[in-house]
This record gives sequence, structure tokens and C-alpha cells, in this order.
Amino acid sequence: MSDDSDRSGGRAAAPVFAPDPVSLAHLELILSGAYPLSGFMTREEAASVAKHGRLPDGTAWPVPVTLPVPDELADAERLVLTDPEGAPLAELAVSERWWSGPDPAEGAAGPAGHGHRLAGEVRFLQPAVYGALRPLRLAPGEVRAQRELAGDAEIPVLAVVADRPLHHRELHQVRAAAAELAGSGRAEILVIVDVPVESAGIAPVVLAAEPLLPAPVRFVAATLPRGSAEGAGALPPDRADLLRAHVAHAYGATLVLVAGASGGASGETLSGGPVPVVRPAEWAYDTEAGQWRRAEEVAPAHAAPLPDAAEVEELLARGRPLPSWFTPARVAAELARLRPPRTERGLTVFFTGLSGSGKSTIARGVAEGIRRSGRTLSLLDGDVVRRLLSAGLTFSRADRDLNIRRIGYVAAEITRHGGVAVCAPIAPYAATRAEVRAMVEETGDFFLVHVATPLEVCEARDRKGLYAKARAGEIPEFTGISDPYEEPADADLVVTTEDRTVEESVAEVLAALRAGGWLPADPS
Ligand SMILES: Nc1ncnc2c1ncn2[C@@H]1O[C@H](COP(=O)(O)OS(=O)(=O)O)[C@@H](OP(=O)(O)O)[C@H]1O
Ligand SMILES: Nc1ncnc2c1ncn2[C@@H]1O[C@H](COP(=O)(O)OP(=O)(O)O)[C@@H](O)[C@H]1O
Repeated sequence: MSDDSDRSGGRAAAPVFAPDPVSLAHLELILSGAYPLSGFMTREEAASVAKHGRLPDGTAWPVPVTLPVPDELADAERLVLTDPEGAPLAELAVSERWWSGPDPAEGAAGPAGHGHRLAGEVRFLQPAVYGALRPLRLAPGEVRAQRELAGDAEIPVLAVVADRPLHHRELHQVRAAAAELAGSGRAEILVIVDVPVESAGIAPVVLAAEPLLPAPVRFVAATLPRGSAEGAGALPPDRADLLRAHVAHAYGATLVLVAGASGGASGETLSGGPVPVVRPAEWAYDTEAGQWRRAEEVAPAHAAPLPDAAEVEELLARGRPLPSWFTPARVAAELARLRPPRTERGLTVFFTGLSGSGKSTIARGVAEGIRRSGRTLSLLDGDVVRRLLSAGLTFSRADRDLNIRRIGYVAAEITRHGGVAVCAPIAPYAATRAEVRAMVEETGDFFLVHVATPLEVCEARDRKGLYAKARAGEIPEFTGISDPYEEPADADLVVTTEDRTVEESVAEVLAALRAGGWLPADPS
């Protein structure tokens, strides 16, 4: 520690930082006592956990719990950690600053993320109030106290970590596992609803199953981190399950059931955690008997094929009912509320393409067609955006990104309220487009149209004379000439314009929206 930090004393001097969603999820679990950890890990701890699933002292722990920070905070002695809105949650006393990045000595198993990390103990400052489902976000200590009060402290607890709906199949799995655990006595079912911090997500759908489970049953909400800063993408399934076991253990679980688990063999027990994690036995709907049974008791010819998550999503998107043998009515009703049919769902139609490719022209026609179908619509026209929302921004990469993020933010809000946003910026960078897609898809649907007019055609059109100027060097950083355009690999529709009329291009987009279910099949 430097002298500076000793002298700074009060909290006001510590810089303030809002951690990324993964670190924030870790922080909440540390603060609630759901993790047996007191802070963020050092380099040695994170590397040991990543490689061996153990801390250097031998304690089993499945995932690195680290705090990535931006360059400007890399030297901090202390840090006030806040929620995304800036309200302080905890103070970090930094014990080690480290760099996570490729290190040849670590080999492939080494930390995969790049960047600065801060390690150290965290001290609770004030309870979190942001985000959704606060009343359900009980700390393990509170749950244990409730159990004591109800006189249920001694009965075994089957924990179910649910990040997806409990359909009939999962409910049978849970009831069977609870009955087995109870034996001749009683067992509590504790459903840990795993939802993102910001939104209630699937929670109402999971909660709808309450009357279908035998008492005593209890629901709590928690956010289990989806990935790790120290590894690319999602956590490996076993590590994620072990993390669930640790959290469930803190809540008093005797056994953890991963309902509807996709990875691993059914009936298998994962050891190495503080409590066993069981991947439940498979159940099937017997079409001949008209009832659910353990899969091994059902003749394969009579086992109804289960719709997978994508098929369920498509049925909901089309406003069709889920089969009643598959989903209990009350669960289906909540699902339909959460995922209304596409004709009622908010939508962002996002055009991308070179200057002069035809984005504005097609977007105008599409907007008119959507309006005629009766939907509420906002056209975020490129020029208007640049004049108002993004006034003063240049065409540097940073400013283009800011421009696109602003458009994305507004589009996501329109989408959240069930409207349609039609946007038509160049949006040359794939990463920024992906960010916007992710932002919008949290609140509704996103449809990316690549107006793939070749540069030569755009340049020949040169409606505004900009290409000529760009070629003459009078406009720097001009997309396609002196600045990049990254072709989308994730377009939902690619349109060409050099070989068809404006009307045909507009009709093509409207037809795709109709085919996808966003517009009524029969245009009025
Ligand atoms: N350097 C440079 N590069 C590209 N385009 C330029 C540039 N300078 C001005 N213009 C004019 O600005 C319009 C593009 O603005 P966007 O907001 O859509 O661009 S971006 O998405 O932020 O990259 C674009 O309009 P459209 O032709 O409608 O695409 C141009 O007319
Ligand atoms: N099939 C088509 N779709 C869209 N625009 C077309 C088509 N065929 C020719 N054009 C012409 O191309 C130009 C595209 O300009 P604009 O819509 O302003 O492009 P952008 O918004 O991508 O800069 C217009 O003059 C338009 O009339």
C-alpha cells in the first residue's frame, strides 16, 4: 500500500466503479454470503481455480471470481463498487493488481481474458435496490432464519436451480426427486430462480409452477454468473453445476437438481461439490396411456417427442398454444405473457449498408408498409439522428460507435414498449451491431437487413456527390473508400438493389417480416 492510500482515509477518495454483469453477479453472491469467499481473487487463486478447480490452499472452487477493471483504475488502492446506476454496494480493499492475458507458461489452460484485474476483500456498504425481483433475492442467512421460524430447519432440502420454465417433464423430475429425498418424512423444495440482475426474466413463469409442487416449497431469486472473465464464453457445464452446488449449499440444500438439464447423462451425480448435484432421471409422455412416466417405462413408439426450446419459442412467436400435455396451463399462460406473439412484440428493423446503398429509401417504404399494418412505428432516419440525437459527432470509429449505440438504445426502448423501430445508419462495425442486437433482444426482436449494394454501384449513384469528394480526399474516413465496412455475417435478410426497383426491394423486406410473423399474413 502506498502512503497516499493511508492518508486518503474516507470513502470519498476511493474511485467509483460499476462492475460488468459477471463481476456484479459474483459481488452480490459474495455479499449475500452465497459464496464462501470474502472478495475477488488474486492471479494465483484465479489460475489455480481455472486449472485445477481448487484454490491454492486446496479448497474446491469451480470458477475464477475476478474483477476486471479499465486501465485508468488499474492502480487503485481502494474502489467503491456500485450497481449499474451508480449506487455504492461495497468497498474493495485492493490486495493485488494483476494482469490477465495470454502467458506462454500457462498454456491453453491459463486465463483467457485480457486486462487488468483487482483482487481483495470486499466490505458491504449498503443493500442493493436496483434491478428486478428484490423481494425474492433473499440472502442464504435470511432463508435459513425463515426455515428455523417455520420449524423446518431439520428437514432435507432439494434445491432446484431453474433458469428455464418448469414444464410437466421438469415438474415430474422435481416431484420424484423430492419424494425420494423425503423418504417417509418431509423434504423442502427450494427453487433458486436464476435470472439476470436487470430483469425478472423467466421468474414469473417459474413461479407459476408453485401450486404444482408439494409443500413445503420456497422460491428465491439469484443471479449466477453466465461466464467468466477468465475464460471465453459460457462456463463449462460441470463448473457451472458445481457453482450451483456451492450457492445451493449456502441456502441449506441437501441435494441439487438441475431440472431439464441439457448436459450430461440423466440420473448422473456430479461429485466434488459441497452437496451432490443430480441430473434428473428422464421422463416421457406416454401417448398411449395419456400420462407422464419415467422414460424407461415408456415404449419408444409411444413416447411423445418433446418440443425443444426453439420449437417452444416458435409456437409462442406464432401465437399458437403449447400442447397441454407438455406445459401446465398456468405455466403456459405466463410464458405467453412473457413471449407474446411476434405481431404484438416490439421489433427493431435495422438496415445496414454503404452510403447510397438504398437504406433510407427502402426503410421509408418499409416503414410505410408497417404503419399500414396498424403497428406503431418510429423511423430513426440517419440524417435526423445525426442532426439531433448525435449532433456534433464525427465519423471517427469512436463517434460512429457512439452514434450506433444511441440509435440502439432508443430502438431498444421503442421495442420494449411493443413498438417498431426502423433504423437506417451505415453501422459499419460488426461488434457494434452485435451490441445493438443484444441490447434490443433483451426487450424484443431484432431483424438485421443488409442492403448489399456493391461499392461501385453506390459510387456510380453518388446521390450526394460525397464519393467524388471522398475520392478527391476532401472527406476523410469515408466508408468504403478510406474507412472500413464490415459485411454482416448475421443478417436476417440480404437485399440487393442494383437489379430491382425500389418497390421490389421494399416488398422483399415486408414479405420477410410477414413470413417471420411480425406482420399479419394478409396485409390490410
Ligand atoms: N466519412 C463519412 N463516412 C460515411 N458517411 C459520411 C461521412 N461523412 C458524411 N457522411 C454522411 O453521413 C451519413 C452516414 O451517417 P451514419 O450515421 O449512418 O454513419 S455511421 O453509421 O455512424 O457510420 C451518410 O449518409 P447515407 O448516404 O444516408 O448513408 C453520408 O451521407
Ligand atoms: N432497389 C432499390 N432500392 C433502394 N434504392 C434504390 C434501388 N434502386 C435504385 N435505388 C436508388 O439508390 C439510391 C439510394 O439512396 P439512399 O436510400 O439515400 O441510400 P442510403 O440511405 O443507403 O445512403 C436512391 O437514389 C434510390 O432511388
